[in-house]
Amino acid sequence: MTGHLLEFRNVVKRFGGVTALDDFSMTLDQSEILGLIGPNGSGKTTSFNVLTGIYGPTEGQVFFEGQEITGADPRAVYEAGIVRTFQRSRLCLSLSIYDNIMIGDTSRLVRGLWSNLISRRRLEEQLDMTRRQARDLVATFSGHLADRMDQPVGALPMIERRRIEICRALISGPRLLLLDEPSAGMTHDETHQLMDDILDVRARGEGLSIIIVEHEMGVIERITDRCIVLSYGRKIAEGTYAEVAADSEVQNAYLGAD
Ligand SMILES: Nc1ncnc2c1ncn2[C@@H]1O[C@H](COP(=O)(O)OP(=O)(O)OP(=O)(O)O)[C@@H](O)[C@H]1O
Repeated sequence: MTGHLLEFRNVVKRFGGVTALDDFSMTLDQSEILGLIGPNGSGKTTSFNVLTGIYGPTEGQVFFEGQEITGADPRAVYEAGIVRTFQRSRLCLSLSIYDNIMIGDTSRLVRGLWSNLISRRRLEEQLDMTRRQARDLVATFSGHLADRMDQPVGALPMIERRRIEICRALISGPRLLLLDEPSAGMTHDETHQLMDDILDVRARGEGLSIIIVEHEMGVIERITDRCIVLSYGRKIAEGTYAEVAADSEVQNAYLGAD
């Protein structure tokens, strides 16, 4: 048993001869924003992939809300309340804002063909409700976007696309949001707006916890409560951003290299 929202216990992940995560242990509590930082190839994305069931760990255990989820498949992890965004945008550019967000809420909508045919009215009611929820969610980020729910996302600037990706992750009402390099490809001003958005998401999220992987240290410094630094799959430091930034091993492995 674990009293934390999330716990990695001695997790190892090997890909052939490469040890991407090396005896990695960490915890996360409700409402925390945790920064996961480290050089390229240090295991940050692998930790997300192990957590979300893309890969089973080679050794070790993962617990979420006191239940062991080691090796659970991605759908079970999503249904447990863990959602993510990706380093590269996974939006369908030709689809509308609304359709892209709906893809994030399949748990309520995907039922059997027969069930949908027989209770068509119920399906339509669910679609209406989800449409309202999607619009309300988008409106909390941008009223202007909420008025364009039927427009394709391909024409939107990067900051708006990132907002839609975050809305797609949030539409299912998760407990834990994993953000993988959300500032990638954005301008300085857009990055600042995004940080405000993420802090707003936590403020509104009724206990929502966030883990953010990010190379932009201004983002990490501003929005995280705590940071973990990885190097070659090993945790080399943990603490507030100020604490880890002052750590000589972190400076040698990562920050000093910039
Ligand atoms: N599917 C895979 N097959 C083989 N090796 C992999 C696989 N996924 C990750 N790795 C290796 O595991 C190590 C950790 O990679 P990972 O992507 O987790 O690092 P990262 O810290 O997220 O890097 P970046 O900051 O560049 O995104 C790297 O050496 C990488 O090449």
